[in-house]
Amino acid sequence: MKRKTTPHSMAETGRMMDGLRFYTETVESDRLSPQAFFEAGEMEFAGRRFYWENRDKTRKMAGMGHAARLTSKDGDARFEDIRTQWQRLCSVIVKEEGDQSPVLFGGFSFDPENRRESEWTGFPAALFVVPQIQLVEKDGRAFVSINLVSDDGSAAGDFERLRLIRDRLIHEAQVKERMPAVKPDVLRLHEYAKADYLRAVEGVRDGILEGGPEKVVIARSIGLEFAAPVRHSEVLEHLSAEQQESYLFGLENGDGFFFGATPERLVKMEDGKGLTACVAGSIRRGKTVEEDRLLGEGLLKDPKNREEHQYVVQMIGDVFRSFCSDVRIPAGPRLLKVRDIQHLFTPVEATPNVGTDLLDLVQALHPTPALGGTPRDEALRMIRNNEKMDRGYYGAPIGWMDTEGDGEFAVAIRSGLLKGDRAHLYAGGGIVAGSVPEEEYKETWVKFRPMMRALGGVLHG
Ligand SMILES: C=C(O[C@@H]1C=C(C(=O)O)C=C[C@H]1O)C(=O)O
Ligand SMILES: [Mg+2]
Repeated sequence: MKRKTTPHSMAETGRMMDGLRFYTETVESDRLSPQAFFEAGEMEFAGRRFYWENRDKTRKMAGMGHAARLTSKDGDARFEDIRTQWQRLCSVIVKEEGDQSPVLFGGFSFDPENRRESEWTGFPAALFVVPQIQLVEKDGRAFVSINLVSDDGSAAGDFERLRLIRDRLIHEAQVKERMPAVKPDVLRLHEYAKADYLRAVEGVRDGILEGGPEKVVIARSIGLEFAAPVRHSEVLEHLSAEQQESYLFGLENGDGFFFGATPERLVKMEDGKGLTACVAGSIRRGKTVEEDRLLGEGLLKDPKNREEHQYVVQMIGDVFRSFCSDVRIPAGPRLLKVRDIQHLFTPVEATPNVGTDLLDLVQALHPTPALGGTPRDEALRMIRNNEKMDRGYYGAPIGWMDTEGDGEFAVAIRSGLLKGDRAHLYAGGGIVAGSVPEEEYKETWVKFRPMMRALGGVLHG
C-alpha cells in the first residue's frame, strides 16, 4: 500500500489559511471486500455509513462518516440546492494525480409535498453525503480515499487521525473473522391498511375509467418486528447473495437505515453517454424452467402490462429527447428477470446535450410513470389523496455523483426502512384501466419478496 507523508498539496494550500478546501487522498488496496469494509466501520461510524453496488457489479462503494452532509428541505429547489452545494465543494478540491474522485452519495424523497407524520421523520427532501472514508471498487480494483472539508487550514491533524482509522478499517476488513450472517428472528408481520390499499386501487382505477389520468402507481407498506435489532451489514450481505441481478443500496441516517435491491436504473452518466431504462409490467418467476418461460412470454404479450410499460417508454423518451441527442430506444421491450420477479424492460441510450448534467436528468425523470403515473401531476395528486402513507425515499432517486459529473441513480424500489428491531417495507404497482385490485395486491407480495427473504420473513406470492 502506498502511503503519503505529506497531505497532498496541503503543504501549499494549507499556508493560505483562508477559505474552504476539499482535500482528498487515495490509496489502492488489494483484497478488500466492500461489505466487510462496511461492516468494519460499524463501531466508529454507525448511523453515518452508506453502501452501493451497481447492477453489473462493476462498481461497489462503501462510505463512512460525513466529510460533508448536504441537505435540502425545499421541495422545489432541492435538486438545485444539492447541485450548488456540490459545485462549491468541487471548486475547491485539492487533489493529486492518482487520487480518485470523491463521491457524493444520497437520495431524494419521493414527494416532498407529502406532509404526513411518519417513520420518515428526519429524512429531508434531499440528503447527500461525502464520506470521510470512501471505498470504491471499480472493475475489481479497490481504492480507499480520505475526504476532508476544512475552512481554517487546520486539516493536517484530522487527516492523520483519519489515516489511522482508514488503516484499521482496511486491516479489519482483510483479516478479521466476519460475524456469521444469520437471518433475523421475525416476531410479527403487520399488514397496514390492506382494505385502504384495495380501496385506493379501486378508486384510482375507476378514476382512470372515468377519463382521469391514464396510469397511477399505488403503493402500500408492511411492517416487521424482530426479536433483536438487525445489523445493517447483515441485511446487505443477504441481499447481495440473493439479488445478484439488482442494484444494492443502503443509506444510514441516524437510527434509520434505508436499504434495498432494485433492478431499476433511473439514469447513468458516463463518458458523455446518458443511459436510462424503462422497467414496468410484472409477473412472478416460474417454479420450473418451462413455467418461467411461459410466464415471461405471457407477460410480453399481455395488453395490460404492455400498457403500463408503454407510458414509461413514452415519458422517458420525451425527457431524453429534450435533453439529449442521438436517443436510441428499441422497438419493443424484452424481459428483465431477477430472483423473485420478471419485468418488461426497455433500455435507452443517448448523448446528453452540452450543459445537461446528471441532476438535470434526475430532476426531469423523477418520478417516471414507473412510480408516479401519466400525466405526472394528476397522478401525483391522486397518489397523495389515495395512498394512506408516506413513501419517504421509497420509489425515489438514490445514487452517486463524482467531481467529474459522472454518476448513477437507481429507482429506490424493493426497499425498506430499518430502525433497530422494526422495519417498514414498501411495494406498489402501476394501475391502468384494466387493473384488478386483488391481482395488484398479489403483485405487491411478489415485490415484497426480496426484502422479506433478506429479513427472514415468510414469503408470499
Ligand atoms: C412500484 C414498484 O415497481 C414498479 C411497478 C411495476 C409494475 O407495476 O409492474 C414494475 C416495476 C416498477 O416500475 C415497486 O416495486 O414497488
Ligand atoms: Mg404492474
